[in-house]
Parts: sequence; structure tokens; C-alpha cells
Amino acid sequence: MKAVHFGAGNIGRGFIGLLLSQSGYEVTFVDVNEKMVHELRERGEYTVTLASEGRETVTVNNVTALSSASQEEEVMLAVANAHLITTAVGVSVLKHIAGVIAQGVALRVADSSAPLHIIACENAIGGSAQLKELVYARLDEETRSKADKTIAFPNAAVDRIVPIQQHRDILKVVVEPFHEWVVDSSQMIPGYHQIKGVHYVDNLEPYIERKLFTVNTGHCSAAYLGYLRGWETIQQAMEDEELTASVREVLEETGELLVQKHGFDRKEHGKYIDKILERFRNPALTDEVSRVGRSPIRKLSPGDRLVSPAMQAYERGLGFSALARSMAGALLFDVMEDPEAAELQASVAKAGARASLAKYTGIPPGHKIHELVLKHYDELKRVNELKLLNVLKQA
Ligand SMILES: NC(=O)c1ccc[n+]([C@@H]2O[C@H](COP(=O)([O-])OP(=O)(O)OC[C@H]3O[C@@H](n4cnc5c(N)ncnc54)[C@H](O)[C@@H]3O)[C@@H](O)[C@H]2O)c1
Ligand SMILES: O=P(O)(O)OC[C@@H](O)[C@@H](O)[C@H](O)[C@H](O)CO
Repeated sequence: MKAVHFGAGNIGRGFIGLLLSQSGYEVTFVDVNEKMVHELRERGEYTVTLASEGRETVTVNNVTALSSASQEEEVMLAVANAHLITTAVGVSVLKHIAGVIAQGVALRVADSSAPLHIIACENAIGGSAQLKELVYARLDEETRSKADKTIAFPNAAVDRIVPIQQHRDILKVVVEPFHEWVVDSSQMIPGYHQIKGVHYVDNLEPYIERKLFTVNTGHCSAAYLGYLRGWETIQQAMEDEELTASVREVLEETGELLVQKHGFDRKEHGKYIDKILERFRNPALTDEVSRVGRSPIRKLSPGDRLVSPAMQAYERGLGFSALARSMAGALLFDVMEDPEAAELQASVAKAGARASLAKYTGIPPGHKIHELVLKHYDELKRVNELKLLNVLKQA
């Protein structure tokens, strides 16, 4: 069985490629990183080490790679002949891979009715549905109707913390022991081959919202508030008790929403929150706040981990103040090497925080959430400026 996986990055190698290989797939990674592609092709294997006491290491074999920059034809053929396609490139990169996937799909459905599942393993609600839209926009009507019968794009939720890797061996990846990959089986073609370790469910929404609004909402809150307090890693930030208490407040807000909306057991959800805070603390990982807070415009977008739960909480008459504080933190995340942070900062400098907040979150001025974010923004900014002043005075 052949799987094509787009994105040989941290989660691609550290989780998706690992599970696919262990399930008997020959995995072809597709990436723009030529060095990574070269090494994967040359060696055909790499290692994954668990960030835990035993530091258990497994070798992932039966892998190869293609370059999406210089081997477009080969990638298209690989897509046309695959049994499964997965992605972990970042949700905003899906538009760049949709073209070659569409070409492969067109070639495939022209003379084959073999089923194909395409699963986007990105941190987003409806990631595969977004990819389907991008792919379908590049197909003619006849190909679309053939694809409707044999190609499925089930949505998924993917959870495993994989920080940026800094090893001499560029293929090596160190991951946290915990992992969860949930796929929406109601969107799959009957008779599909099960991937070992994947949890198939017929209603993904509770799973993806629980993951995104707990793991990722908590994570970016720790990153944004931690960054303002001078911490470089999530592990340092999580040693800061005041900060951890703020992150917990955020998770209590999203927790209340999740319990009320999806009927999760309150006590069990409390344990889920505790476990996630523990995962953030994992001393065997070094996860930079710049990675976890990356792409603040995406993280402030209406369907993502901050605005979506805040709006849903507001609509249900629940609390959203801690979520508003995290949004304010995102507005102050001035890591200028991050293109989205640079764009956001330029927007705030030119148009002001109010206009930028409305532009990127879609929450209009005058809305309760909007006003609360601005209040937190002014407070966080003032505290930050005072701190800076004290540092300068002491220097
Ligand atoms: N790292 C994690 O902890 C984690 C966990 C769960 C989900 N995710 C999600 O997985 C996705 C990838 O995250 P990551 O941390 O692995 O990032 P990453 O930057 O390590 O990996 C992304 C990979 O995609 C490649 N890429 C970029 N453009 C490409 C293109 N046009 N064609 C092919 N490959 C391309 C990059 O070169 C890189 O190797 C994101 O959506 C992220 O939210 C990450
Ligand atoms: O990948 P992002 O930018 O959406 O979010 C950053 C981290 O929160 C994320 O990568 C987590 O480590 C991951 O989602 C854990 O499952």
C-alpha cells in the first residue's frame, strides 16, 4: 500500500509518517526542503525518539521522498497511484499543494475507480474540507463528479507535541509520548483500510473542538502571555505560577463551553485539562514560545482557537475574559521573524489595535469581546512598558 504524505516536518515525520509506516504503508514524503528530501531518499528510514525517561527510539522504515519544488510530475504520478494521501504542511500552505493533488486526482479518476482518502492533518476545523474545496476548484465538472464517487476527504484531529528539532541528524525527531489521531469515518468510503493507532469516529466535532480549544488554546495562551513575561520556552513559562493560573483560567472558559455544548463529563474534562497542562510542562521537551505562538493572524482568525470559543461562549452567556486576554497577547506578539507577527505589528502601528483587531478577528468595534480585548491589550501593554522601563533604569 502506498501513502503520499505532504510535509516532512515535525509532525509529518514525528507522527503521521511513523503511524503510516507502522501500518504497512510505503510512505512517500513530499516537501520543499530539498535537503530533507535528499536524506529521506538516500536513507529510506529515520528515527523517532520519545521525550520520556526511557527515551525509547523507533526506526521508521519503508520511506522515501519527492520534492514538491522540482519533481512536480513525479508527485502528480505518486498522487494518482496512492492508496492514501495525508498532509501536515500548515493550513495556509494547503493552497500551494492543491494544484498538484488536483492533477494527480484528475489522472487517477480518468481510468481508475479505486477509492482514495485524502486527510489533512492540520490544526484547523475542517482541514480536509478546506483542502477538498481548493482541489475541486482546480478540477473540471466531469472530473469532479467522478471524484465524488471515489475520492473522500475525511476531516481529522491530530494531537502530539513535536517541537522544532535541532539535531545533527536532520531526519531525527524527538516527540512527546502522548498522541491522538481522530478521523471522521462518516466521511470515508466503506471498506477503508484502518491505520493502526487512529481513532475513527462518526462525529468529529466534539473531538476537534476539545483538542483545538484545549490543547491549542492553552498552548498559544502560554506562548503569548509567556512571551510578554520574557520566557523563551513553554517549559519555562509553565514554571511561572501566575502564568499557569492564567492559562488555566482560559481552559476553564473553553471547558465550560465544551461541557455545555458537547456534554463532556465535567470531572473527566477537568482531568483532561490537568493532563494537557502536564504535557506542556514536559521537562524532556524544549518548545519555543515562538513556535507555539507562530502565525498569530491565523490564530486570531474567526474559526480558530481563540475567537471561535470566545464567540461561542459569548453566544451562550458564558465567560470569555481570559480568552480575550490571550487575544490581546497575540496582538502584542512582536516576534518579527514570524511573517504574520510582522504583518500584524505593521497593521497595529499603522491602523491601530482597534482596527487591526476587527480586521483579523472579524469582531466589530463595540462588541463586548472586542472591547474586552482592547482593555486587556492596554493593560498588558502598560505592564510590559513599565517592565521595560525598569530594566532600562537598572542597566
Ligand atoms: N508540531 C506539532 O506539535 C503539531 C501537532 C499537531 C498538528 N500540527 C500541525 O501540523 C502542521 C505542520 O506542523 P509542523 O509543526 O510539522 O510544521 P513544520 O514546519 O515542521 O512542517 C511543515 C513542513 O511542510 C513543508 N512544506 C512547506 N511548504 C510545502 C509545500 N508547498 N509542499 C510540501 N511541503 C511543504 C515544510 O518544508 C515543512 O517540512 C501544521 O498544520 C500544524 O498546526 C503540528
Ligand atoms: O501548529 P500550530 O501553529 O497550529 O500550533 C502550535 C502548537 O500549539 C501545536 O503545534 C501543538 O504543539 C500541537 O497541536 C499539539 O498537538
